[in-house]
Amino acid sequence: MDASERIFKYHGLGNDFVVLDRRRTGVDIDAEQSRWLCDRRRGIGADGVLAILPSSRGLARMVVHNADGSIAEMCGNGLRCAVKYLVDHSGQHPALIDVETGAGVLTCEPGYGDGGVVGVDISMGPARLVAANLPSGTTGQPFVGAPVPGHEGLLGTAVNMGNPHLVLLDQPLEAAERLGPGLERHPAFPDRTNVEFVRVDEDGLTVVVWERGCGLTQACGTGACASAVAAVLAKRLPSNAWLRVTLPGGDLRIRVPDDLSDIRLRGPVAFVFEGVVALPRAR
Ligand SMILES: N[C@@H](CCC[C@H](N)C(=O)O)C(=O)O
Repeated sequence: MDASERIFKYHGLGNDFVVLDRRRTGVDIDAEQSRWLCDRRRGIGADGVLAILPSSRGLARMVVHNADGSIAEMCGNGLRCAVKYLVDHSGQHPALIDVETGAGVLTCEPGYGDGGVVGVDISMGPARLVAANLPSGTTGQPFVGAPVPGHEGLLGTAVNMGNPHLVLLDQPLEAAERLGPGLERHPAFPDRTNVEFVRVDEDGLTVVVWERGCGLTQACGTGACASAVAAVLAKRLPSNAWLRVTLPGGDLRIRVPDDLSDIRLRGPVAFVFEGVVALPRAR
């Protein structure tokens, strides 16, 4: 028999998530439950599920489940949604809160308005150019502005924001749907990858993201950070400045320090609804 469970739906610029608060039991969901919750016809519908679990290192631990049932190390828009959930259900208005993620404990600064938390500014931690989930995991060399094997004329930059990204500067944004699925599974990325198609504008970036485990999304926080890092490394945009990154769902602001030690992400967040669902039992 299915078990009833309270769920909360949030989005950050149209990148939408089901939030499940599992702090009492500490039990995460499985891949089948994640696929069902994200299914837009047979379930609730979302790009991902955020399981909120107990943590000894922060207010909570966030586990990100993609729509295909895989688990992601980190999610920038998801973390803003998790922070709004945590703050709006705490009865307090903290200036800062720490959340444990697969990319470490990240400090988040909620911005308050009439609807409780309306935006969140996150210290995303370092952008890494050498990491096990990037091509550099085997070569030891950063993959920056490098030819993408098997794709003639395509240059990419691989960035780890906890999760893996392949950033393609100066690519037609319409190419995302055609090239995204193949590049997501490029053999140089051992755990698959998110893929960013980026137009560099005079005052910022316009980006479409093919996300690992869910396809085209309205916005991707880690993808916006990785794109800004690639543009700064290519000296196309300045470091240490708040950069505009426009995604199909709206604008994020990203700040990249020279040493890539702590990328900052700022953006809005919204509550959609809450309800009770008959969640299929874990297998
Ligand atoms: N939309 C997210 C990223 C979610 C995880 C991603 N699909 C992955 O598998 O790495 C964001 O806002 O960062």
